[in-house]
Amino acid sequence: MSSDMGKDNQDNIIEKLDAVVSGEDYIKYLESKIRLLEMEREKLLMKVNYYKSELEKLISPPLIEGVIEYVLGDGRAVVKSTTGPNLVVAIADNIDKNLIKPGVRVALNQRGSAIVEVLPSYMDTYVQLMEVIEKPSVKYEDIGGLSEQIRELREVVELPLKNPELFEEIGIEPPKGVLLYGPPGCGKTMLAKAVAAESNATFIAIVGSELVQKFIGEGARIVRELFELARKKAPSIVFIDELDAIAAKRIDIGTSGEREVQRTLMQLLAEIDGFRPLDKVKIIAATNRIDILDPAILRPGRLDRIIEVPLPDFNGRIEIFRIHTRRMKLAENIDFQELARMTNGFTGAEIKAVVTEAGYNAIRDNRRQVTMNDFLKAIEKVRSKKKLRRVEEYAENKEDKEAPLIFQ
Ligand SMILES: Nc1ncnc2c1ncn2[C@@H]1O[C@H](COP(=O)(O)OP(=O)(O)OP(=O)(O)O)[C@@H](O)[C@H]1O
Repeated sequence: MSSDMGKDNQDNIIEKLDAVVSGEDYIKYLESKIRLLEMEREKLLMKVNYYKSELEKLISPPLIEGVIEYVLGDGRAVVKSTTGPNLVVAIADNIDKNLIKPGVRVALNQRGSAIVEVLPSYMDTYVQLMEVIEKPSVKYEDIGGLSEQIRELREVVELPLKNPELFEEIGIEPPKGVLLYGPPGCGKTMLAKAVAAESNATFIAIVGSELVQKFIGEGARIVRELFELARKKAPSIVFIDELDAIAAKRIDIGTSGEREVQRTLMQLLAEIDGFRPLDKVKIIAATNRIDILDPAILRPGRLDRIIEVPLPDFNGRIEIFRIHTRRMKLAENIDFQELARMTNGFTGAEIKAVVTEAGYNAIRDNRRQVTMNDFLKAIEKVRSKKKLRRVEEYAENKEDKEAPLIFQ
């Protein structure tokens, strides 16, 4: 109602203006008015087209998804449709023929007689789920207190990736995969990244819990795509964090969610079984819960090398303090042994948090050097924040015999 009144007013003003202006000015004025109206018309036409296409989308029946098996020479292709049979189909004119290749995902019209759209590959859809690093920047010397674990990983992952001929000559098969286990924040991911970096391998990571929670019903397919990507990017290391989310033993597989997780695990086992020990793809899996893993995943020929990544011991904590303070301006009175004694039961991630917090303490006091007192305050703060019950339970079982427990 009010907008109509506004329009009436506008028309009145225009009429009055029409009466006032005359001659050449009047012609110019009319021309600009025509241009304005033409622009308005264009806008309305665009709106009509938009609503038409939206309407078409709403009333058109769904398309059929398929994957091109092979391309025929006569402008047609054989497509495996998701509804069942292989179909010989035409390719619509508006499709870029360069995109039509075996393995490409396409949409067929409702009759299943022609390719009408090229769809993005699953890889594109799943990229958000995978972390792919061509060359990770972590080095072995960035990892504190895990020299034995590094030695073992170099032997079973790095060496076969770099010198497979050595293994062929001697006639032994390296493991296809390794399982790292231990409490969170103690360097499992760092180890996997460092091995990838030092082996010149692509690092491809996926988190088990995300795999089953974010892409319900697609787990098995993603696992297949993951290994396809790993083969394409070889040499590569597939890192599966929180393996227990997909590979926990199940007493009964009642619900559909559990069946789905089971299917994902089956696919993972099939992928591991599918490549050879000297193929340039290695798996490193990590878990905090080795106790609940399905033994099937640990069978010979699968993840049969098991490496513990425990809480850092006294010397390990000293090393981790030294690594994370490498680029820090420290006061002379810093006693690393004392810091290590005071952080019994801390994870590597918590020691890193202590170092960062100590740095903040110096900044807050407007100092350029970090003092022992900054570290002591930081230890207290991080200790009071220790919320991870899992870690504390683990620490109780793994008593550190080298250093006295000061804070209990
Ligand atoms: N041994 C270590 N040496 C140096 N830094 C460490 C060490 N362990 C942990 N850190 C620090 O803690 C961070 C987290 O460690 P990381 O992600 O490797 O732990 P994780 O064992 O994989 O944990 P999660 O099980 O939670 O994935 C690292 O980025 C690093 O800064």
